[in-house]
Amino acid sequence: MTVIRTDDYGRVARERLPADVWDFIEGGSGDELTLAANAAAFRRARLRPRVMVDVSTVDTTRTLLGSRLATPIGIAPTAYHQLVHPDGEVATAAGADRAGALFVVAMFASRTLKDIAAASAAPLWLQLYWLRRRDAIADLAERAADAGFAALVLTADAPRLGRRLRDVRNGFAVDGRVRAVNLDAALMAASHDRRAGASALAAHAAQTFDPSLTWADLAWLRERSALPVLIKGILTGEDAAAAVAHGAAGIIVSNHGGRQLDGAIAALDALPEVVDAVAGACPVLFDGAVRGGRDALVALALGADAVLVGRPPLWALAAGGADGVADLLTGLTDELAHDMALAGRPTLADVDRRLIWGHS
Ligand SMILES: Cc1cc2nc3c(=O)[nH]c(=O)nc-3n(C[C@H](O)[C@H](O)[C@H](O)COP(=O)(O)O)c2cc1C
Ligand SMILES: CCCCC(=O)C(=O)O
Repeated sequence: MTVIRTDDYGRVARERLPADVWDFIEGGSGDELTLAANAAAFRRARLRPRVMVDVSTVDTTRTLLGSRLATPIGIAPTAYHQLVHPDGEVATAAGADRAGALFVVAMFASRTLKDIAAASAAPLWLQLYWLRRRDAIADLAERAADAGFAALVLTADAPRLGRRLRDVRNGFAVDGRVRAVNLDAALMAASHDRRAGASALAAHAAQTFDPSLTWADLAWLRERSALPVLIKGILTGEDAAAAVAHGAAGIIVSNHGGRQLDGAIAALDALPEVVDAVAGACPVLFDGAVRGGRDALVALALGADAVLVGRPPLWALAAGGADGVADLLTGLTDELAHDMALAGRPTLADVDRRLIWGHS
């Protein structure tokens, strides 16, 4: 198949991956209402292009928390990249590096932070779940700083794992050869424990995630790490304001790709109220169903400083390793630049709400 757009990587990946791994990646929770809503929200958006604007050069560069990026499109944290490619996150990092893109590495990465960092000169951030084992969080935050990671991302929408029925039906467990190598094996054992009619990941999360996480705990993390801490999984203006009040360095508007609370609003529908509540106090990033340059343009116009893609890099990694990831990100960035030109917005500073019909 000729790969000319993001979805093509998905078709190739689906052919290559075991069915239960594909379902783990693609699936949402419950009836997958939120998963569908994320995509539907982008299909509804309509643009107000301007004409007679000099678009002979289009600039997609973006500075985020002091790091200069070639593109405002980065990689969202997703666990266990070795499930789809033997080089795992090292290949993902090499691909992001070639595209000059941000890569948010998951706490449950299957390659060491050091090896990942060695593969990329582009900014890397580390995502954290709030574990009952606080020592493991603090230790990981320290190793991230030592490895040159530029920020931490605390995922706030997972006091327990969403009920992902595909994983339950498949009795999904992480292949024992693929390990979350940045955490001790004992802490991760349940993720590999395959049982019919149950998700090993849900069982693992029930054991190890600390559901008592509140804003007071953000102070604990901030005291232990000099790295800026962003909060991922915010969908309301109230929580965005609280995040700013508690010293978050940034916010990621996200419903976890429809994998946590099913029935939660589409991430795109939450974006304007979060942007209004933050009022420029910190960067606002966005993820959920960005599949093309037009989607990125819409989220940027509604106030996101950058967008992240979750499933597409896994597809691209499965389809083509580091080259696949690099091609995906440069392809998305080319599409964004193309649409910026046709919309009469040659720089990201020109991309604002007036671009979106009904929001101007
Ligand atoms: C297979 C998979 C694994 C994920 N693992 C994590 C994770 O470990 N930590 C996290 O914060 N989010 C995780 N997410 C959520 C993503 O960071 C992101 O919010 C979501 O995938 C964005 O939506 P998209 O896939 O539609 O682009 C995961 C998503 C998928 C699909
Ligand atoms: C135990 C969580 C694994 C990552 C994942 O699937 C997600 O966050 O969506």
